[in-house]
Amino acid sequence: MTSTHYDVIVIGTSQGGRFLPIEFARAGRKVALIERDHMGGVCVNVGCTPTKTMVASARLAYQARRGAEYGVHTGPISVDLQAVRQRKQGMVEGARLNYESRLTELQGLGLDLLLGEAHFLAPKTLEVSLQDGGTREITAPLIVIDTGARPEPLTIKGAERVPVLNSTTIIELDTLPEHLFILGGGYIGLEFGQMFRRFGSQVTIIQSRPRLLMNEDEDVSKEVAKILREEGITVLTGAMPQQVESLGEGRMQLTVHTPQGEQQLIGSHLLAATGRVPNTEALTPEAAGIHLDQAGYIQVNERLETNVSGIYALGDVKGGPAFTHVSYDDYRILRTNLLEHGSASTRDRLVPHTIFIDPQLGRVGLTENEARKQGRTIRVAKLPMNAVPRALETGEMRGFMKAIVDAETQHILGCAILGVEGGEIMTIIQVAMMGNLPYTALRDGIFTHPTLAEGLNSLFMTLDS
Ligand SMILES: Cc1cc2nc3c(=O)[nH]c(=O)nc-3n(C[C@H](O)[C@H](O)[C@H](O)COP(=O)(O)OP(=O)(O)OC[C@H]3O[C@@H](n4cnc5c(N)ncnc54)[C@H](O)[C@@H]3O)c2cc1C
Ligand SMILES: NC(=O)c1ccc[n+]([C@@H]2O[C@H](COP(=O)([O-])OP(=O)(O)OC[C@H]3O[C@@H](n4cnc5c(N)ncnc54)[C@H](O)[C@@H]3O)[C@@H](O)[C@H]2O)c1
Repeated sequence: MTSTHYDVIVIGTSQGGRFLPIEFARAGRKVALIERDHMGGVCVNVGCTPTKTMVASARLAYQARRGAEYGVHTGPISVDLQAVRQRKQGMVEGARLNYESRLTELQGLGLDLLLGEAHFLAPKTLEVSLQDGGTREITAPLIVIDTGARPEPLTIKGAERVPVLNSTTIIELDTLPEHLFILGGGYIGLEFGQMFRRFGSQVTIIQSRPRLLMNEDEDVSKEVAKILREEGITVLTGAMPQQVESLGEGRMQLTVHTPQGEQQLIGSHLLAATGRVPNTEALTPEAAGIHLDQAGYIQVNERLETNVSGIYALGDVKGGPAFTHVSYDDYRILRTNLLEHGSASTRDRLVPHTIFIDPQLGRVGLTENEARKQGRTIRVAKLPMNAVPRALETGEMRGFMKAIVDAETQHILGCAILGVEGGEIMTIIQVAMMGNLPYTALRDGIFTHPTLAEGLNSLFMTLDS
């Protein structure tokens, strides 16, 4: 087979795959971009965009049910899941089309879009199995891998004999589950758990580890569990699902080992939310001699270089924190180094995250546990949200703000904001951390009354006593 030669090949059309090819093409390079599924990758099609759109519907259902608390009376609240799904689909298609039209403009200007699956044949050679049949062989001295990850398949006994949902398929449901089992108490389990509870399902979250969100501090996990339980979700922790069995007529029985003994639960739907696995099997990186870790993630250094010269990886496929903003920052690093002759790296970057439960959990920097493990001398500021006037006035008092401060330098080391708009408040603290401000700058800053930000005065004033 004859090969077509390019200057650059990018595999996957997510954050890196979305912007890098465009910039290379604009810089006059001949670029091939390969995608085997929907344009835009996970975030736009089956991740952030659809889930946050659906979380908004769920929040509205929750708020509507609380109307009487505010003196506003509505009729009975019901959720039309088909309409929720249509709204979600509109959002996804809008985002996807926007990107596709930008790419179309560049085709013919040095960018070839190949719809199909890429497999390495040799270090600088790929074969693409095209969606409309046939294969193409292509080569380039520079190859960027942005192939992401996918839901980890469920392996418990009986899983192959019942319908198992994952984060991609659950967003296509047209009818509401009567009783949804969720295996996994991480990001996906919690966001979907609260969402479906608010839509009207009975929900049971089964988390194998001793608490939800194991990477967060104990007080944060505990408060999150309390909030979910208040909404009527059953949260089982330290609970290992053993086997699932169909009972017919859309019902299934799940056997779970819990600290209190074995439990048999009856439900209608099962969502596996136990983590994700990298998309490296079909890619056959071993044919290029690219090193993977034991879990199959591509190993890179802080400049996102693999062990094979000229081959880079970014986003989820390289392991580490799996967020869109990380993938986007990876793209910035590659753009700087490959197009602007800079020397950007992942070293010391501050990576925040927000879990879009309600109230949100916004987190950045060190947790209290991490700071203590590092042997730092710290002070911990903590304030319940019901001490923030804005939260009281809007009737959204659940959760707390917590910040970890270096006792010697007064610099903020990290924070967890579990409260209304927790992601936005966390970002204010993140900016203070980026500017190396001491905590006193937020304690004494003039913030508009009554905003949530004003709560930061009170949060850091707790360190005065
Ligand atoms: C339900 C859900 C909700 C999420 N919510 C958030 C959120 O709120 N905030 C946040 O920051 N992150 C969120 N994430 C995580 C975020 O979506 C990912 O971190 C992000 O999409 C990773 O981007 P990426 O660059 O690794 O590539 P991906 O988005 O994973 O895209 C990889 C692309 O490569 C293609 N591909 C794979 N293999 C091949 C091959 N061999 N040949 C050709 N093409 C290939 C795939 O089809 C895919 O389009 C969420 C994820 C999920 C699942
Ligand atoms: N808001 C966001 O930024 C957001 C939202 C959704 C997903 N994501 C990304 O997607 C990734 C994957 O999310 P996830 O929730 O699938 O993974 P996760 O790693 O966050 O959580 C998985 C959970 O499942 C538990 N678990 C593992 N095996 C189990 C089993 N057999 N039974 C019961 N529990 C089990 C683990 O202890 C863990 O708590 C996240 O790490 C995150 O990076 C981000």
